[in-house]
Formats: sequence, structure tokens, C-alpha cells
Amino acid sequence: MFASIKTTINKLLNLGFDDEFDNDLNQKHVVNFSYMMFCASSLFMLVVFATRSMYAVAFFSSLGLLIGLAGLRYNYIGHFSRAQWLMPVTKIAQVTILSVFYFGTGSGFHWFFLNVISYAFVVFRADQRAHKYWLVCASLALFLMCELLETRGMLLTAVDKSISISLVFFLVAINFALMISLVMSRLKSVNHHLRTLAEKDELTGLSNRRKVLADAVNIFADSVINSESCVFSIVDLDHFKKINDTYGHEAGDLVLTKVAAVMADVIRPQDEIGRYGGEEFIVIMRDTSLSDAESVMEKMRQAVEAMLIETDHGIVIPVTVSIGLAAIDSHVSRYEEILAQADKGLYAAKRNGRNQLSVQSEYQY
Ligand SMILES: Nc1nc2c(ncn2[C@@H]2O[C@H](COP(=O)(O)OP(=O)(O)OP(=O)(O)O)[C@@H](O)[C@H]2O)c(=O)[nH]1
Repeated sequence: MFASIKTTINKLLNLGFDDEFDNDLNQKHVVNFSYMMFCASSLFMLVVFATRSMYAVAFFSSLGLLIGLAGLRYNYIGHFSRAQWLMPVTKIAQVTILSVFYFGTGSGFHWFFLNVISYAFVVFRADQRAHKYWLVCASLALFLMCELLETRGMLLTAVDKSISISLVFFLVAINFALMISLVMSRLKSVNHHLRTLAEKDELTGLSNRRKVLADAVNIFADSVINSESCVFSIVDLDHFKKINDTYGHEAGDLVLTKVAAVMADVIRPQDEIGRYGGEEFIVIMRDTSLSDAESVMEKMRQAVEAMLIETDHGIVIPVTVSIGLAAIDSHVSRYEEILAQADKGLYAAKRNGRNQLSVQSEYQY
């Protein structure tokens, strides 16, 4: 039940979005959110005031409800700027009329202008600054007018007045809190998305060079602090240039993607893998002895060799990898030294005929 309400609210918040990460994401969310709040509060007021036979307010509330639905529809069909404006203009008219002529300025109803001001700050982009200031200035001017003007409106008792003011403050505060939490949660998910983009290799989906080298620094530091062994390994596809030249660049990309997926499948959950560049990959194995790392990487070599990668024309492309491995040593002070050692191993594996592992255990100091 709770989950389905949450799904419906999320669907309404995402109304009219083609791309979940477009530039106007936060603005569109807040617009949809404001219309949802507008519909909910208008419906609430419609029921309350209709049952109390206060038909003028009930009429304004039903208009608010219709306009709220129209705004959601505008956003849904892509008329974002109309949706941006319809609600604040309606709200300004509604609050002014009800505050000045109906409830009276002493009711505190004009504090609802704060909602319009917070809306204006969040919903307009930097290039729509003028719109934002217009809306803020108009709302502030009307707010001040209501503060200074003493209109009687309905005759409210002191108790009615204090209940009304508390209710208005409560609704304004709730609106603020929800709007802030909405913007924060959107920012969080956009940050997460940007971080993923910055750390992922687009073609293979593995960590990119920057991320895997950052992992290397951290794992190396942890291993030194905890006096644990760690192993770095460089994997390079054999004769990859020939694959590109023979089957085309697209087939080369397909090979890289499929090999990356198989390699990611073979490593253990605690291992890190990333694309170092071109057809080279790095695997980092924390808290692992050289012999254990060797058996993981041998499994990887065999898994790649056993792959059947087919082109669109049904041709099977044979693929193998050469692998160099090196472990941390008590004299090693920088992770780059292990990487250089693994690279030596890789060249030895290539030199010895490819499709094999070479472990470089002896550092030369
Ligand atoms: N399709 C494709 N090719 C790439 C990509 N990145 C690098 N390459 C190609 O990978 C090839 C690497 O060739 P080389 O460095 O000569 O290595 P190799 O042919 O694998 O030879 P050995 O490593 O000695 O076995 C180059 O032709 C690059 O153009 C990529 O993202 N996609």
C-alpha cells in the first residue's frame, strides 16, 4: 500500500520528463510537486468550506483544483514554461482576493505568499532571473500591502483568527520542508549519476582509468597499513589491432565489451577491475597472496580463451589475453612500482608467445 502510494507520487513528480537527467530536472520536479500540493490543498479546502456552507471559498478552491490539474497536464505535454507560471499567478490572485476581501488581512492568510516566493527561487533557472525577481517582488509587495492594510473581511473571533494563523504557518512550513527535501533528494541522485559518469568507462561499463587508479591508491595504502598482501595485474588483449583491421572497429568494440564482461564475472567480489586504456585492463586483488591471485587470473585467461564472440555476419573471432602480475613487497613505497612490475610481467607474457600469465616477483632495487 505504502509502496504503491510512493510509486504514484514518484510518477506524478516525473510527469513530462523524457530524460531523467535533463537540465531542468529540479525545476520540473518542483513544478510538479507544487501542483500536487496545490491540488491537495485546494481539494482539502473545497471539502472543508463546502461542508461549512462557505461557498465563495469553496468556489475558489474548486478553481484552484482545476488549475492544479491543468498545470500538471501542461508539464505532461511539454508546456513547461506555461506550467511554471500558471500556479504562482493563480496563487497570487487567490491569496490576494481571499486575504483582502474574504478572510481579512488579520487572518494571516497572506503568509501563503511565502510559498510563491520559495517557488520562484527554486523553479526559475539562472537565465530566467528576471522572471524570478518579478514574481518575488510582486509577492513581497502584496504581502506588505496585506500587512499594512487592515481589511476586515469575515468577522473572525480571536480563537478563529489564532487557529487560522497557526494553520497557515503550518502549511507554509510543511511546503518549505517538503520542497527542500525534494530538491535535496534530486541533487543527491544527480550527484550519484554524475559520479557514475565520471568513474565509468563508457564502452565496457567497467571503472575507467581514473577510478581504477584511485582504487589502486586506496588499496595500496590499506595493504601497507594492515600489513596485508595485495596483487596488481595488467591484462592486455592479444593482437587486438589485427582484430580491428580484420573485422572492423565495431567488431573490436564488441570484443572489448564481451571480454570485459567475462573478466568482471571471473574476479571475486573483493577485487577491483577497470579499463586502463585501449585494450588494457587492471585487476587489483586486496588481501590476496600471489599464488591465489595467479589462480584467479589463470581462470580469467581460460575463460577469455573459451569465449565464442560472433560478428553480425556469424564469424567467430578468436580472442586471448596476456597477463602480468606483481605483488606488494616490503620495499615498495608507491603503488606505481607494483604496476610497473606487473607491466614487466605483461611484456614477458607477450614475448613468450602471448595467451599466458607471467608473474614478476623479483623487484630490482
Ligand atoms: N575497437 C577499438 N579499438 C581500440 C580501442 N582502443 C584502442 N584500440 C585499438 O587497439 C589496438 C592496440 O594495438 P597494439 O597496441 O598494437 O596492440 P595489439 O595489436 O593488441 O598487439 P599486442 O598487444 O602486442 O598483442 C590499436 O589498433 C588501437 O586502435 C577501442 O576502444 N575500440
